[in-house]
Amino acid sequence: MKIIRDYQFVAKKDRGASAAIGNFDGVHLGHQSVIEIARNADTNAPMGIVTFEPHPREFFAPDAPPFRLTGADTRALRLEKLGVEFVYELPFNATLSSLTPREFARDVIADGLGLSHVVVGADFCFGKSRSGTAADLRIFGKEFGFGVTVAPLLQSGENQVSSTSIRAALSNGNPREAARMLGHWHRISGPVIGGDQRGRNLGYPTANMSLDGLHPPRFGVYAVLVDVLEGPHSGSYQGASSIGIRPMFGANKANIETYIFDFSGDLYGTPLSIALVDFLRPEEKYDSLEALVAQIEKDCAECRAILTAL
Ligand SMILES: Cc1cc2nc3c(=O)[nH]c(=O)nc-3n(C[C@H](O)[C@H](O)[C@H](O)COP(=O)(O)O)c2cc1C
Ligand SMILES: Nc1ncnc2c1ncn2[C@@H]1O[C@H](COP(=O)(O)OP(=O)(O)O)[C@@H](O)[C@H]1O
Repeated sequence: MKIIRDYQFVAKKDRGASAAIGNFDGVHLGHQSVIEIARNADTNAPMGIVTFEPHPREFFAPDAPPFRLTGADTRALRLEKLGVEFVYELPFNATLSSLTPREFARDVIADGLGLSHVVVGADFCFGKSRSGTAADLRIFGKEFGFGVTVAPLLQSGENQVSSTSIRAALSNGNPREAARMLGHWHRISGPVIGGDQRGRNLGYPTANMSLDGLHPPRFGVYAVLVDVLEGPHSGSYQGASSIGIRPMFGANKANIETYIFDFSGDLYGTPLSIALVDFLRPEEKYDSLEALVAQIEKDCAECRAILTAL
């Protein structure tokens, strides 16, 4: 898979894809169906996606609370697994955001990327002030010579599959419901960072990771699957994660801390991917460290039972 971060001066061999356009936050089942349609729309063309970085909402409201399900790297990994050949990750900036819908169709889709076909969801809006609709895109496709498919929005039971409903499921401590809409476990990925070096003394060393820029799931303890993505300990493990501010130890910046079962070794700086499977309980402030450790022991037994039953 090739990631291309501009729409100007794109090499001929990297043009001409059949591509789905969108933010693809989470790469959920709706996104996957749109990508599948792009794959089948022009089988002579390589398959691609057009997306934006930062997310347009991050560009317009940089100080709003973080909401993303996936950062750009995790999104790219997911897209690669789906067999996407070209990711056009366009910088979302003042220039791109001020293109009119017609300019976007002409300068980005047709002249810039030379796309043979584009696929968008029925609620797609594009161009300055989100003034272009999927129907407009069809008209521009005829004018500038690219095919357009408008894909219906995928339902999950009563609800439409959307990044918003997945965020709500995670805020409610319901990672299984999120996973049903995602088509995969919700994962938090990133390098292991240093903490207060307290975990090892409690008998439960934890690999700590930042939640910066990401939608925070409900704070509390989760049964998790752990992938160590690089280095001598690469592989898949099970564990228990605590997400939140650690009220036992004062007011801290929220993060995710994971005790990995049947593991010992140095993970500092190593990229991990943590899949949230089940929410066990909220974070608590216990009367003593002994009480916290006793609870962590119970949590781990519960997590092992849940994960063994998967
Ligand atoms: C399974 C599990 C449950 C935890 N539950 C709580 C909790 O209820 N309250 C809390 O303040 N911290 C909780 N923690 C977080 C510990 O406080 C944290 O791992 C410890 O402070 C070590 O921090 P360090 O990695 O910065 O050294 C939990 C950790 C684990 C692994
Ligand atoms: N079973 C384990 N689960 C998680 N981390 C482990 C484990 N065994 C060893 N480690 C290592 O120990 C570190 C965590 O120890 P800890 O005392 O909690 O320090 P910190 O406060 O820096 O997180 C991890 O970052 C990792 O390198």
